[in-house]
Amino acid sequence: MSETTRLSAGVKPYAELGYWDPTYEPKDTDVLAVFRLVPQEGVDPIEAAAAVAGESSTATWTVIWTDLLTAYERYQARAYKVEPVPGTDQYLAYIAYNLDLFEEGSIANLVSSIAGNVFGFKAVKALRLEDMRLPLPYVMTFQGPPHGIVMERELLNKFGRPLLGATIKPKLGLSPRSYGRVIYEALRGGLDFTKDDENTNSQPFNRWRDRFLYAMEAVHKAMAETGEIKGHYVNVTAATMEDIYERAEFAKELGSVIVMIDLTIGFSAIQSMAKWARKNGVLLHLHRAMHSTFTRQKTHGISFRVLAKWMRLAGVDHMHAGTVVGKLEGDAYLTKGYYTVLRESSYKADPTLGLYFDQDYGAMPGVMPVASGGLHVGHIPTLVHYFGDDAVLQFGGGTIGHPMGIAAGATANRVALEASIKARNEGRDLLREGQEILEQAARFSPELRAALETWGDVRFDFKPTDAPDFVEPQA
Ligand SMILES: O=C(COP(=O)(O)O)[C@H](O)[C@H](O)COP(=O)(O)O
Ligand SMILES: [Mg+2]
Repeated sequence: MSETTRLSAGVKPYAELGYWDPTYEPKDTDVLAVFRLVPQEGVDPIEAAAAVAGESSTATWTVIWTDLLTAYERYQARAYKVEPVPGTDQYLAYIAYNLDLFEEGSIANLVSSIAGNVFGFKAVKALRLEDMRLPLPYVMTFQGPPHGIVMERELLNKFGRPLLGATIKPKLGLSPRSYGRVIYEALRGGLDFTKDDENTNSQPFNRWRDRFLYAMEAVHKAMAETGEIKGHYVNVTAATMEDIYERAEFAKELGSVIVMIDLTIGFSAIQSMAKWARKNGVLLHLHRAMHSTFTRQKTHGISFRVLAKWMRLAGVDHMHAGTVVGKLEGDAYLTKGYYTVLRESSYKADPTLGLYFDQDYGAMPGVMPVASGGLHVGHIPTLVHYFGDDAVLQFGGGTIGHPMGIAAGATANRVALEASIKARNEGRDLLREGQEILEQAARFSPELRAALETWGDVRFDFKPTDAPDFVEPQA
C-alpha cells in the first residue's frame, strides 16, 4: 500500500491497512495464533480477523500518522488464513506476529498482547484463542519448569509408573492435627503425595503455619515407616508475593519436597515462584483453579491447550490437566492433546488431538500433568491407557471415602495401579480388560475389593470414545 493511501486520515478497514495478507508465508520465528471467531451479523469475517490482528498488534480504530515514524509493516500482525467451520457461523482465523512484538520471558506481556482487548471487540460476537505456535527462539527466553519430569522422578526415586496422590477432604473445616492425620494415613497406605485443596490457604480454623507443621510431621513419619520419599503439596497461595515467599520458605525449612500454587495468584507470581522453586530445589505444583471460567465455552475464551503451553513456559513442575473420566468435563482426545502440550519435547500438528500447529520446546523439560477430580480405583486402567506413566493420578474422595479407612483407600489405589502397570507391561489391553485386571488383583487385596464394591459402578456417565467427536475442518 502506498504511504499516501495510508496517510489519508479517517477510519479504514483493517484489511486494507495490511492486517489481512493471504499471500503471507509465516516465518519460522513468528508467533502464530489461531482464533475461532464468530463475526457480528453483517461483519465480513476477513475484516473481523484483520481487526483482531490489528488490535493485538499495532492498530487503533483510525489511521494515525505516527505509524510512519515506525517500521510499521514489520510490527503489524497479519491475518493470513480465514477458514469457515462448515455448518456453523464460526471461522478459524490464523494470525502471524513478528517476534519483535513480544518482551522476552514474560507471559504477562504475551497475554496482554494476544488477549488484551480483542475479546471485547464489537465486531466479533465471540472469539476463542484455540492454539498458539511459539517459536523456539522465543521459548528459550523462558525459564520453564523448575525441575521437570525427569528430575522429579530422580528426586523422588520413583520410576516406571504414574505417581499417586490425594486431595485432603473435607477441603475446609479440619483442624491442623486432624488434617495431618489424614495425610499420614494416606501416605502410609501407599500414596506418593497428598495435597492441600485450591482454597485451603490460611483460614481461621487452620492457619497456614499450623497446617504446614502437622502436614510435614505426617510426611516425615510416613517416609520413615515406608522407606519411600513422600510429599504433601503445601498450598502457599496467598494475597501478596511477600506472603507467598514466606510460606514457601517455611515449607522448605520443614523439608517439603514440593509446594503448591493456584492459577489465581497470576501469571507473574507464577513466574516468580518458578524461579524460587528452581533456586531452592523444591518442586512446584500448579492447581488450575478458575481456568474453566475462560477455557470451557467452545466459541469464546482461551483453550486449555494454550494455557498449558503458557504455564510450561512460565515454569511449573505439575499442572492439573483433566481426567477424561472423572467428575469434571473433558473429552478424551482433547485431554490427550493437553498432555502432549505439557510433556513432549516437540510435536506435530494433529487435528484429532486439537493441536493446530507443530511445536518445538528445544531442551525445555516437560511438566507432569495431574489427573484429578472424581477419580476412583475403577478408573485406573483407563487413566493408564490414555496417559501412560508420566502423570499424577489423584483420588481425594476416592481415598478418604474408603469404607475401611483412609490408609486402606490408599492401598486400594496403589494395588490397582501396580496391577494395571503389570498387565500393561505384559501387553494386555487396559481399556478392554481393565475391569477383569482389577477383579483379579482384588482377590489378593481386601482393600481393593472393598473399593470396587463401593465405587465400581460410579461412572460419571463416562463412555470411552473410540474416535474423536471433534475434527477440525481442513482448508
Ligand atoms: O479437589 C479436587 C479433587 O477432589 P476429588 O478427587 O475428591 O474429586 C481438585 O481440586 C480437582 O481435581 C480440580 O480439578 P482439575 O484437577 O481437573 O483442575
Ligand atoms: Mg479441589
